[in-house]
Amino acid sequence: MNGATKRKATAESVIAPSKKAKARSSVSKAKKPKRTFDVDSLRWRKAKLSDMHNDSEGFFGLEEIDDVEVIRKSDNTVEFRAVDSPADAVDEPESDEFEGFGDEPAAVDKPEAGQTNKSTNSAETTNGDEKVETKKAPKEQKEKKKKNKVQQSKEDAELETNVFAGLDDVEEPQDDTDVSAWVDLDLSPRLLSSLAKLKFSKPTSIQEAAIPQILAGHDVIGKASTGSGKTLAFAIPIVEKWLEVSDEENPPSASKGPLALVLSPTRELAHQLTEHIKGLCAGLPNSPFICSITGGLSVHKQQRQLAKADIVIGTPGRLWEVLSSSSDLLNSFKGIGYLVVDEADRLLTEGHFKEATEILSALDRFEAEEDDEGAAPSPRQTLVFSATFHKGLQQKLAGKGKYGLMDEDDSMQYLLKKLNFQEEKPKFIDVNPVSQMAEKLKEGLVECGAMEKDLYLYALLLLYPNVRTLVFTNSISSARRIAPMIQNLNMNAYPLHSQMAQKARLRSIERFTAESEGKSSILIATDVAARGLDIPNVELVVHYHVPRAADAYVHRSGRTARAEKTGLSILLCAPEEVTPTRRLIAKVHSRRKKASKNFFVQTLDMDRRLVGRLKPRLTLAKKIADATLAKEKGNKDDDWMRNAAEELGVEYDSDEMQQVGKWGGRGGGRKEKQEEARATTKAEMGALRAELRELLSKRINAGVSEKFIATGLVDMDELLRGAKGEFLGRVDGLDIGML
Ligand SMILES: Nc1ncnc2c1ncn2[C@@H]1O[C@H](COP(=O)(O)OP(=O)(O)OP(=O)(O)O)[C@@H](O)[C@H]1O
Repeated sequence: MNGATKRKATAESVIAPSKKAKARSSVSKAKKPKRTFDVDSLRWRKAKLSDMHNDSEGFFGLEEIDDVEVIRKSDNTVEFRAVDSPADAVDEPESDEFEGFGDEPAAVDKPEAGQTNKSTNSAETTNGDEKVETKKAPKEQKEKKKKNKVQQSKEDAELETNVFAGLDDVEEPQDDTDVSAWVDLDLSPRLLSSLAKLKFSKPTSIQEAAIPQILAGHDVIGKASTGSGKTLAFAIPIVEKWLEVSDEENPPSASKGPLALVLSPTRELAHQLTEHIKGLCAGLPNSPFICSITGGLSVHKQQRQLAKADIVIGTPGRLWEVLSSSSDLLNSFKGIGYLVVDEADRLLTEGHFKEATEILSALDRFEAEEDDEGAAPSPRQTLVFSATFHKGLQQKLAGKGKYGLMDEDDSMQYLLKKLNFQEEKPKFIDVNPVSQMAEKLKEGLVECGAMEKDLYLYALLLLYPNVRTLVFTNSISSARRIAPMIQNLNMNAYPLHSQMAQKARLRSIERFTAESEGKSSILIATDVAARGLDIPNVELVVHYHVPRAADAYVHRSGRTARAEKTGLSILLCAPEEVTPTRRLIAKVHSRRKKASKNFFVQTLDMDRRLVGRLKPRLTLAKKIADATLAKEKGNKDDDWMRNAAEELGVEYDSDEMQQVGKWGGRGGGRKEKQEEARATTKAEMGALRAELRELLSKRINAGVSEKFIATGLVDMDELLRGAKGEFLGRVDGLDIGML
C-alpha cells in the first residue's frame, strides 16, 4: 500500500474561530428583517478597529449602522426598523432623515467617550415579548469622534463587548478545543475537527509515534501502556485513508469490500473498538460503515452488514464462521488495506489460534493472486498493538533475532510467520520501554486466608465505597457465585463471564457503567474483561484470585488509571501466594530502578478483628446466594435430565437421579451441599433474608474505640474522620485519600 498522500492541514481551519469571528458570523445569521428591510440592503459601515485586532484569527472586522431600531424577539431573532418616529416608523421607514438605507454611506454615529454603545445610544423599551433597542446619534458629536482615533479604538472594543454579550444566546454550539498539537501529524481538517469535537487536544505518545508511520504506509508493531490510546493510534490513519478514498470515488463503492479488518480477542473489546471508532467518525460529514462481527449475535444480520462494511472489527471465531460460509463475502476481503491485530499477544495464542490462522491464510492467498489484468494486488499494511508482548515475541517482531528461530511448532512463531508483514522489518514502536503499567496506578496487596477471600473482598468494598470497582476471578463459577453474594449485601454487583449469553454480558457492562459517578458499582468478571475494555472511571481493581501470568496482571490492573487518571489495584493473596505473586509482579516492574522496586506493591494490613465482625452477614449473604444458584442449577439439571430421559424413552424420577448423583463418586460431597442448598425452602429463604436485613441495618461495633461501621450504607466520612488507619487496619501505604 502506498503511503497516504500528505494533506495540508492547518490548525486554523479547524480550531474554533475567534470570538470576534463567531460574533460576526452570528450577526449575519441572526439579522433577519421581517419583510421590510433586508439585512444586506442596510448601509453598513466598516468600523475602525484598534491595531490589536488586526492579527485576530479569522476576524473579518466589524460593521456598524445608525438610526436603526434593533428588535430582538423572544426567539432571539432580530429585526431592524427606522427610528425617527419610534411608534409609527415600524416596517414603513419613509422619513428623509433616516440614513440607514439606500446607497449612500451613512454618517458615523458613536457614543461619548467613556460610555458604551449601549448606554449612550440605546433606549430600551419593552413591547410585549419583544425587546426594543433604539440607537440615537447626536450629529454634533460626529466630527469630534472622527478625529479621535484612540477613543474610537476604545469604543470599538466596547462595541465588540456589547455585540458578544448580546449575541451569546444566538451562537451555535462551538468546539473550542485547540487541536493545534495534532497538526504535525498531517491529518485532514475534517479529522482534526472530529478530534476537536471529542475534546482530544493532543495526541498521546503512541498516537504521536505510530500515526505518521502508518500514514506513511509502514507496518507497525505498537506497544504502550494500558489506557494510553492505542485504538485511535491505528484507527485515525485508517479513517484518514477512507476519507481519501471516498473523496476520490465519491461515494466509495461498497462492492469494493472493506478497507480494514481489525481482529480482537474478545467480543466486548470488539464492540468497544467499534464504538470508539464510530465515535471518532461521528464528527465527520460522511463516515465509513463500521461493523462488529462477534459471537452471540445474529449471523444473518452480520452477513448483511459485512457486505457493506468499510471497517470490520471481529473476533476470529465468528468472523471465520461468517466468512467461510460465503465465497463472495470472503472474496470481498481481497482488497483489505489494513489488517490490525489488537491485543496481539493474546489473540495469537489463546483459544483463537485455529480461526485466526484460517483468516490470515485466506488473506495471504489473496496476496498471492493476480487480478484479471495480471496486476499484483496492493499489499496490506499489518498493524499489531498491545500493552504487553511476550519477550521473545518482542525480539522477533523487532527483527533483532537474538533468540533465534523457535521450534516450528511453536504457535506464536507460526502465527507470526502467518502475519506476513509486507516489510521485512516492521516499525517497532515501544513508547513505554520501562513500564507497561499506567503511571498513576497504585498497587497494593492484602494477605488473607485462602478461605477468607470473600470476607476480605467485602471489607475492601466497604473500605472503598461509592466507586466503580472491577473484581477479577480466575473461574467462571467464582464470578457466578460472588456477584449475587455481594448483591445480597446491598451493593450493586454484576457478573461477567464467557458462559453468559452475549446480551447478558453486554447488559452487565451497561449496568455497571450506567451507575452514576459517586455511587458504588461492582463488576465481578473473569479475564474476559481483562483486555482492552475501556470503562470510564473505574477507580479500583481487585484481584480476587491472583492472576496466572504477569501480562494478565498488567491488563487487569490497566482497567483503572486510564487516560492519565489515578487508580488502585489490590491483590487478595493467600499466605502461600504472596511470594510467587510478588515475584510475578517484580517481572512487570523489572526494568524500573532497583531502588524503588519494593515500593511498587504495598502490603495493606487490615484489622483482622474488625474484618472478622463482618462474618455473620457475609455468611448469610453467601448462604442465600448459594441456595438461589443451586435452585437455578437444579432446575436446569432437571430440565436437561427430563429431556434426556424423554429422548431415551425412560421414566424420569428426580429422586432416583439425585441418589445417583449423591453416590456417584467424585464431587459427591459438593453435590450433597448443593442438594442441601437447593432444598432450602421458600420460608427458610425468607427467614435468612430477614436475618440479613436485620444485620445490615445495624452498625458494627468497632470495639473499645467506639468507632462504628455502618455497613450497606457505610458512613465513610465518619470513619475516615476519626478512624483512618484503624478501620480495617492501616491503609496509609496506599493513600486512601486518592479515591
Ligand atoms: N488523544 C487523546 N486524548 C485524550 N484521551 C484520549 C486520546 N486518545 C484516546 N483517548 C481516550 O483514552 C482512553 C483509552 O484509550 P484506549 O482504549 O485506546 O487505550 P488502550 O491503549 O487501547 O488501552 P488497553 O491497552 O487497555 O487496551 C479512551 O477512553 C480514549 O477515548
